[in-house]
Order: sequence, then structure tokens, then C-alpha cells
Amino acid sequence: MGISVNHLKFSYGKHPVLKGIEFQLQEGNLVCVLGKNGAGKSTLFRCMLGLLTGYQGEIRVEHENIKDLTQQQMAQKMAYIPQTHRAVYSFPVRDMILMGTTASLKNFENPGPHQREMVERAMEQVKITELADRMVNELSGGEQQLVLIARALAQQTKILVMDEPCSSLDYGNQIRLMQAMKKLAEEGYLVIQSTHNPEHAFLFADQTLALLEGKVAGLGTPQEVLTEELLERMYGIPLKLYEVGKENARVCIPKIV
Ligand SMILES: Nc1ncnc2c1ncn2[C@@H]1O[C@H](COP(=O)(O)OP(=O)(O)OP(=O)(O)O)[C@@H](O)[C@H]1O
Repeated sequence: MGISVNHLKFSYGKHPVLKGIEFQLQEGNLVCVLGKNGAGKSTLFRCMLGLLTGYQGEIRVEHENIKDLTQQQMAQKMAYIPQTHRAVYSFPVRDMILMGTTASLKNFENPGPHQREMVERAMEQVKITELADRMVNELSGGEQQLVLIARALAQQTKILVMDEPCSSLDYGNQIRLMQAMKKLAEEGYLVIQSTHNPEHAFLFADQTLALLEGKVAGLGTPQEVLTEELLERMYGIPLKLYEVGKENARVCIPKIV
């Protein structure tokens, strides 16, 4: 089950980005993917989601090669939560989330009571039921991000892929979102998200996947993978890690020279 990526190579024209990526991820984990700007995180996600097809190697989701799956079959296995951009279209929140259920419908079938129930459940999971009748374009960035997550949950897949979900959120909403993702992982989802914040990985991730120079530089617990040496190599700045409290929390302080 879960997702496995074998010998994955991808280039944009002559510019190689992924140079032999290998990993396996299982359901029930929150996985943070780290790497500097341009490391290839979004490219990796786009390959995994079947949006980029000209790659070498193999990607399997729940044992099936994604090249053998239709778009609808992909949407039944994996949901993508993009970075929040201010919504252009004005839909009520409930209708926007209902759109996530289309993967479970046959051609030309309209959503019925089952789909509407999935929408209510998804809103409860991320605690936005009180927003149901608001217009999406009138919500804050953090609220919109939660609507996108609810839409992905209504898609009823066990794998959620999120591209920098915290990038436009205030500090409180970042932590609430990470806690919500951690809870989903505990409920059995595989949540894969990119982040530029090592501290989030230390606090919340079950596993961390570090991308460096087109390859996986480490996959394991954040404490195993995110050493001072690797963080310095990834981000190109001298820094120091400090353990905080009894949990596995660590903070990263740059050495200012
Ligand atoms: N459509 C494209 N055409 C050509 N090159 C691209 C394209 N998209 C991305 N790239 C290049 O591929 C490399 C990887 O980009 P990608 O967006 O996957 O990185 P990322 O790790 O997600 O970066 P960031 O943290 O800045 O979002 C970069 O050098 C980027 O310039």
C-alpha cells in the first residue's frame, strides 16, 4: 500500500531535476518533504500525481503503476491540495467541497445523499462546519486552505499531497493546520507535504524526506534525517540545532556572522 517511487528521473528539456529518486511511504504517516528552492519538490509531486508524464522510472500507488491508471482512478487514490491562492470564483464553501466528490461519481451522475454526507463529514474533520454557507472568496487565506483540505478529504482518498500548505498562513493557523494533518495521519491517511520549515518537521512529522541535488539525501524520522550538517548543505547557511522540551522538538538558529 502507500506509494513507492523507483529510479525516478525527470528533466525539463536539458535541465535534469530529479536524478534517481527512490522511496516508499506507507499510510498512517505525516511526511514532510524538505529541500531548498528549486530542489524539485513540486516536480516530484507533479510526477506522483500523474501531471508530468515524461519521466523515467516507476511510480506505484497502492501497488499500481500510475501510468496504468485513468485520471479518475488517480483521483480515487490521491488528492492534491495546492498552495492557497486567493479564490477567484465565488462558490459557497459547501458547493466547493462537493466538487471533491466527483471522482466517486460515474459519468454524468449527479452528487446524491452519500456525496452530501461526505461533504458534511469532511467539514467536521477540519472543523469548518460553521463556514459552510460562506462564499469561498470572502474567506481568509487560512480558512480557504482548510476548505481545500476538506475538498480533498471529500475526495475519499487515503493519500493527500500538499504543496507548502503553510506558506500563506499566520503562525496560529500553521500550527492548527499541522495538528490537523497529524491527526489525519493518525487516522490512517498518508499525508505528504512540502515545507520550508524544519521546525514543523521536528514537531509534527513521522518521517522526513530530504531532497538534495536531485536525489533523496535522507528518509527517516526528522531527528535522524535533519542533522545540522544536512540542513547547512541544503540551505547553504551555517546554523545550530537546539533541543527544546521533552518532546522531539528542535529549533534551528542561524549562525549570524
Ligand atoms: N515548467 C518548467 N519548465 C522548466 N523548468 C522548470 C519548470 N518548473 C520548474 N522548473 C525548474 O525545475 C527546478 C525544480 O523546480 P520545482 O518547482 O520542482 O522546485 P521546488 O523544490 O518545488 O522549489 P520551491 O521550493 O521554490 O517551490 C527549478 O530549477 C525550476 O526552475
